[in-house]
Amino acid sequence: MDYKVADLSLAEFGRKEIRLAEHEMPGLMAVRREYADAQPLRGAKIMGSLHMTIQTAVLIETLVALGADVRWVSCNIFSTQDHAAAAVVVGPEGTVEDPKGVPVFAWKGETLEEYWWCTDQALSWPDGTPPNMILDDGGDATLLVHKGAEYEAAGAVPTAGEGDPEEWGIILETLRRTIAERPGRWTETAAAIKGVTEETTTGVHRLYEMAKNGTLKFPAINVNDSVTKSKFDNKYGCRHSVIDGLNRATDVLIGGKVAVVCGYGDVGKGCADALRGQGARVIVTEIDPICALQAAMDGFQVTTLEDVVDIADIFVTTTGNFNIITAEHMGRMKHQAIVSNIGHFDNEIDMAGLARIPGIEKIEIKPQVHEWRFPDGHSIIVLAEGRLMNLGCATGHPSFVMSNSFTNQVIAQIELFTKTDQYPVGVYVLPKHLDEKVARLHLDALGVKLTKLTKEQAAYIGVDVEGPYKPDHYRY
Ligand SMILES: O=C(Nc1ccc2nc(N3CCOCC3)sc2c1)c1ccc(CN2C(=O)C=NC2=O)cc1
Repeated sequence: MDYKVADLSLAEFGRKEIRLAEHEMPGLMAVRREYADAQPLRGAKIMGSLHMTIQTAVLIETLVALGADVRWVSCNIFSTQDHAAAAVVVGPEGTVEDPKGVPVFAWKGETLEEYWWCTDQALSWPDGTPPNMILDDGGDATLLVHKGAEYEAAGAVPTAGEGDPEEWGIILETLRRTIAERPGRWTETAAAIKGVTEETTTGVHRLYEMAKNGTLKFPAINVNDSVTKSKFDNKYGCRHSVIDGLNRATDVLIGGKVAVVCGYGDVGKGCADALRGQGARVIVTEIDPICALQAAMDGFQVTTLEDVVDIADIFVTTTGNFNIITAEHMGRMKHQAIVSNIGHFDNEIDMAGLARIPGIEKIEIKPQVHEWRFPDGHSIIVLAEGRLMNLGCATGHPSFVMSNSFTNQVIAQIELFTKTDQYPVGVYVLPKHLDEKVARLHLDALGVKLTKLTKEQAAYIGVDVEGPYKPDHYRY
């Protein structure tokens, strides 16, 4: 079995954490039981490109339990948990000396060249055959296949890319090398793939763009927009992990402090709820009158950042936009105010503007926690250098949240692999009854007892007794 991970000896530690995570991922464990006999993924050759974490290990081993043959990479050069990667390679039945798990090509701190080498490795089986399914997060695996097939059809790989020059230079070099090694390989791969299931907004956006410009070569299920994925990630995941990140980074007492949450979408709602739960006085900023009204109805003061920047102790940006907290804002903050972002990637806080302030001093307290001292002597504490603080200062979302996301992924893989003829090339969301199924699979673990509709009540609201219970446009 081919693989490349940081250190196989970490497998025992990884296996212990996988065992604990399984208990907190009831949806995945339920689908293993439900489909154990049917083996719906027998014959599926799934290439996965998704953060190689302990929770993803449970996803991978669920796909295997349903009959799939799997190869895996991480979709971020920093996000691999090396003990998770090691445990997946060794597998539940294997040993470090005789691994019997799944080929993984991932380690924390990959270079970009290594990242794209890993993606290429996982997109080809040892016998040279391609995958017939992709499970993607961010769209890099889907991109490599599409661009490879495009350049083979054009008979040439262009010299210039379509995005960041450094990364595109590496992608183009990867394609030049692989096309030279095996001409026609990417055309064959694109033709072999029945479909892709996509985890996140970024990847989904790329898919809709390809569908719109007619370049999409196989059907895709947009997992991101399942209610039981995005609502969980955004509201319940951040409600948990914003506190996790703040506590691991600063140990600040949140109770009694003034916390500003910029944005009151699902992420902001989760963060405001969590911070209020810790006893903070939470102030919300918003641009959208509906979200602002919701915040006010939920009992939060809603005002502008400028009005409160000099009285708040904790700042959390959740907007998905950029330059929300500027260098000027930070210059006006209280001594040792804590500044963090849990919304967009890394530009909600103007870190470049902060670094340009004459006489500013950056002091590392510990990894991902920096004190920035202004010339007048006062300081602020910035978490994760303005990047997502729940990932930089904690471990992202907890297992139960990921169980919802990943159960959607497994069900979407089964849908596309077993009902391919029902999915002509295009981008789909899971039908609502399957979104509801994901929720159902998590209820027992929380001791939930559902009320059943009578036939008359179902008829009264025009639904089936077994659902789906809401129209597609319903906003939960
Ligand atoms: O992105 C993730 N993780 C991550 C971890 C560290 C890290 N360090 C970085 N740098 C930047 C440059 O300077 C050095 C440090 S970027 C970075 C990213 C990530 C996302 C979703 C899930 C999904 N997930 C699970 O699988 C389990 N819980 C989750 O939330 C995982 C990781």
